[in-house]
Amino acid sequence: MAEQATVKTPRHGEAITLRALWQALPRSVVWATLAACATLMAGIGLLAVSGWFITATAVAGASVATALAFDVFRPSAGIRLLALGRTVSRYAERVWGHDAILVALAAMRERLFCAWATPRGAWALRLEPARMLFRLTGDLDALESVALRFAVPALAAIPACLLAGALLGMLSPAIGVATVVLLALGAVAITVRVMRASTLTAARRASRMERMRAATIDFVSGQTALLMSGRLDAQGRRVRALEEQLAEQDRRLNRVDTTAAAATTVLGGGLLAATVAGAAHLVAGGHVAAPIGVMAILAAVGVMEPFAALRRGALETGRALLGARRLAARLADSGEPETQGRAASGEAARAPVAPGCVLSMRGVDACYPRSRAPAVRGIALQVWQGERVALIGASGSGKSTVLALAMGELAPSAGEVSGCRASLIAQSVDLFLDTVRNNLLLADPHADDATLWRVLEAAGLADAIAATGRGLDSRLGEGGLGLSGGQARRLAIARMLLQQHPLWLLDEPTESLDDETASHVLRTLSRAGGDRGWLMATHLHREAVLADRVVRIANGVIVEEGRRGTTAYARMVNELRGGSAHVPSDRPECALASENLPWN
Ligand SMILES: Nc1ncnc2c1ncn2[C@@H]1O[C@H](COP(=O)(O)OP(=O)(O)OP(=O)(O)O)[C@@H](O)[C@H]1O
Repeated sequence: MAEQATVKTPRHGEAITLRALWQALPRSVVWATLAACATLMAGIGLLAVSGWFITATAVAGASVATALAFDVFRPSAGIRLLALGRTVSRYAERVWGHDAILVALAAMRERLFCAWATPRGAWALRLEPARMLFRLTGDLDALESVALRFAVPALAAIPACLLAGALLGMLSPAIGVATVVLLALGAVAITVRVMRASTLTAARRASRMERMRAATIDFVSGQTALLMSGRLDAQGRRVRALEEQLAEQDRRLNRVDTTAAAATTVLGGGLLAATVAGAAHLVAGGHVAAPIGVMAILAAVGVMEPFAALRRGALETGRALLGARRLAARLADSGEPETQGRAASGEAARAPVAPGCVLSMRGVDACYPRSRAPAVRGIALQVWQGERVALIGASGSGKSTVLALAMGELAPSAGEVSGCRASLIAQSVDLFLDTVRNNLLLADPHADDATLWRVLEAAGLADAIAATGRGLDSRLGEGGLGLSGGQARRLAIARMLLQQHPLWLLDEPTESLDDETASHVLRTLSRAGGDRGWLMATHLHREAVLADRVVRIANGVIVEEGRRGTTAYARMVNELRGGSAHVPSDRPECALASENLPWN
């Protein structure tokens, strides 16, 4: 069975992701939680002590004797201490909290990237890039809310409620117990309600957002085609419709938040009103002193502080749990650290090959995800050190699939692929929004500038890069914008030259290049190729004549092959575009110099 690109979300996936997040959290999360507790308790204490102090000072000021006896210093020092402590603990909570979550998310990101650096992940990304990238970034970032905006405030709210209960218990123990019970029930009810109401809406919002991104990318990148076919307005309307649906989900989330805010206000107001009434009754009856009554009232005001944070956290938790569920499939996929490292570095474990053999495929079948029919069947192919093999065949016959198998981008559904590490020049060159230097360093992070210039020189790009005036610091636009097709191809060759891999996989390396550029690219490849083995998918005569052996593939099956010097070889090469030239029987370097070739 072929690997499937869509990874099933496991049942109770949230638990898998949250466990992974918990394991990745460093110890500083405990300090962050303690600091959050200290902040809330200092806040309640500050209000309560201030209320008590102001009232007690007023009561003491009623007569000279009590005014003189009243100690103003200790309570005011306590107030300053609480105010200062609250600021310090809030700062510490932020620093420890963010440190903990950044460390944990970095570890989760590493695991996830390793899980994506597999053939299955790569195909999923290729099929639905907008959706998958959104998951990779959005879902992971949403986990921050679970830890910082939900778990930490929820844990910190417990001692804060107990403290408020204790302070209100000074009015009467029954009031203290009732406060704690009321707050606990209120907090649980509001949080559960918000989470339940927001999860579905958050899921819909995320799905609309993904669709809108994909539609916007189509709208922007396909403008010319849409304009030519008169579909530009229709696509614009589609994007607008998705935007309206997104706004509708935002409105629903706002309604959930507003309702929860109202419930929190009613809870806080009810608690305050009951405390004021209770305190007034007890003070009037002479059961408690006025300062204690005011202190309890202000403690009731302070205890509502964590509820606002908890409500916002609960609202985001709906989205975060959805993300956690979706990430679980990838986390379950990420396997052991050793395998992860190998997958990420492209070093898939492969069976050893015979000495001198750089690639071996035996009885290989391969299926693309979401496709039932195999793209190639029973492929048996060896490439030896220094041998150049051209793979020819009609469009869709399976050439790129064989290269993807050789590269390890696609896993065989039957048979065995083994061989050395390979460098690939694909049909579309992957360049990044970065400097030329960083684009090159992807291939060898330790290469110095002199080496980079040497490979640029070998690829015939050094003059063009030097002419920019910024040399290796010249910046490329997104996808290599700013370079012509030929220059981009040469930059990809320079990158390949930095890798010392013994196998080159070349997918139509000069397709869509003009003759002069193609001639230069092929010369470069030929000169730098040395004793590397080549496997080159091609439709072009100018490329195939470089090969020592030509292999023809039709409908996913190898149907013919011929070595240089045989009639089969000459016939196959001459069938190709730009063909009917004399095919020299010597090595390709000589072929390149031949006057018969079209670009000379
Ligand atoms: N991502 C994909 N998902 C499903 N099927 C695919 C995918 N890529 C290729 N195929 C199918 O696999 C078969 C072989 O395609 P492949 O790209 O290997 O052909 P090719 O010989 O390289 O074609 P070309 O010369 O046009 O590049 C085709 O039938 C194609 O439709």
